[in-house]
Amino acid sequence: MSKDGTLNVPNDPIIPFIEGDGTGRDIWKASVRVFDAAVEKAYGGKRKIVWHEVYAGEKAFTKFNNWLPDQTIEDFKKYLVGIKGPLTTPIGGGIRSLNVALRQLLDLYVCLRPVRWFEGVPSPVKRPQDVDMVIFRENTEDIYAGIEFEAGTPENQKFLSLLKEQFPKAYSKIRFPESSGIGIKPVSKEGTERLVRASIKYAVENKRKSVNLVHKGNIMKFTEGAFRNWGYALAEKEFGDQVYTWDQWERTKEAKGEDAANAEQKAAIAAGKIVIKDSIADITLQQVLTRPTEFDVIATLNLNGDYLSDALAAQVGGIGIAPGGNANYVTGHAIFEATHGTAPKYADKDMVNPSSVILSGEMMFRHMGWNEVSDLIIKGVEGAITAKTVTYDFARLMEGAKQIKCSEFGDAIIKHMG
Ligand SMILES: NC(=O)C1=CN([C@@H]2O[C@H](COP(=O)(O)OP(=O)(O)OC[C@H]3O[C@@H](n4cnc5c(N)ncnc54)[C@H](OP(=O)(O)O)[C@@H]3O)[C@@H](O)[C@H]2O)C=CC1
Ligand SMILES: O=C(O)CCC(=O)C(=O)O
Ligand SMILES: [Mg+2]
Repeated sequence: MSKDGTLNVPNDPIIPFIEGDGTGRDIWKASVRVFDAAVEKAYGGKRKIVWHEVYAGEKAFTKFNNWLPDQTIEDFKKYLVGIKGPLTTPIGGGIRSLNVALRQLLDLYVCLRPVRWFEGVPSPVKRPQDVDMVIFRENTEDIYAGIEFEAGTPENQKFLSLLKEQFPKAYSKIRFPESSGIGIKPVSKEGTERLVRASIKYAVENKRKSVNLVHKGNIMKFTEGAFRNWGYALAEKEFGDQVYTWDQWERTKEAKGEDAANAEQKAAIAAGKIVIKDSIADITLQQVLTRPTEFDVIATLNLNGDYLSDALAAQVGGIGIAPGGNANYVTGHAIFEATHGTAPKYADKDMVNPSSVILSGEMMFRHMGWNEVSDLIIKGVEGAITAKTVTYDFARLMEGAKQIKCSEFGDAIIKHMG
């Protein structure tokens, strides 16, 4: 990466990829053909991706008896930018999420999930075109840090004894201490600041209207509430002349009354400033549905972001068309991946929608500065949807659509690149 934060990309970059478990196998086959076709069409052979398979999940376990070989991490570190399919996480016991492990090992602190509607995609809401949000989900902290003590284990008992001795008041709040599993939720100032900084920078660069800090700070005051407070403070400290915060509005209201605060905000918006606001997570889940135009960029903690990204995807056609990327904006490391999981019931049926991985690839090419490739991918996806040749998830909700296979949807995208 160069000093100004842009990537130096050769004409034949090596890109590590993980095919993924379950439906990942079918999806990857369709996706890689779309990527190669778009690169060929954009650059006529002058540029080419050298795909380099790295292993994680079931394939890695079968091959190397190791769910996440060190070599995989080394290769993602070495080649900087990669892409992956979904990986299975057994619920309870066994291995903790490989997806989360990859993000933490590479310190990919932003999980970026844009949510936009493509013309013609079936949606359960009346105006899916109003949904144009970009989620910045903190990716390394919160309960995903994985500090948990299983009920009944010696570790759990040791932890509870410590709590009982050192923090008796806190301990007394645990309703059934003898049988409680315990989880710890770390949220730091640094972790919050780097995430919020990335979200505001994105909003400034892409001329967005607002950044909404979504939290549950009314209940979790020193984690989610602190996220809100640190977020506002960072916005004012580092982006003072480019933003107007609801914290500022509150201060003006206190000092000069509500009309003055409203006038100040109106003037700031008219001057092109980005409004930094906040909302509590539960009502946010209702309002993204009922008032989508009021939401633009969203910066939130790990678990809220996980819930929000699947919920929001539903409004624009579902999890089959929900891309994402995990990135560290300082080191330049990034791994792009779909929002969905391995959908095991559809594995190896050549049936599911490959759009989430394909659009994650679209984000990857843009991250690399290969915008011509990204534009062709978007054109192809739009064309395939407009022609109503779609996979089962869209076909079951679209009138007059022809249901095609996962691989055939890849072909349709390539055909519609023109
Ligand atoms: N980043 C990652 O790798 C992630 C991994 N996971 C893991 O995946 C596994 C399965 O998780 P699960 O909770 O079932 O969630 P999934 O996202 O795998 O699947 C849930 C449902 O979403 C729909 N869906 C998923 N992918 C597609 C697609 N490509 N095209 C169309 N529809 C799709 C299907 O709906 P329908 O039945 O209506 O057709 C499916 O039954 C778990 O082990 C989980 O931990 C989960 C999320 C992310
Ligand atoms: O790792 C997993 O199994 C789940 C991850 C997930 O749901 C997500 O990142 O959205
Ligand atoms: Mg999720």
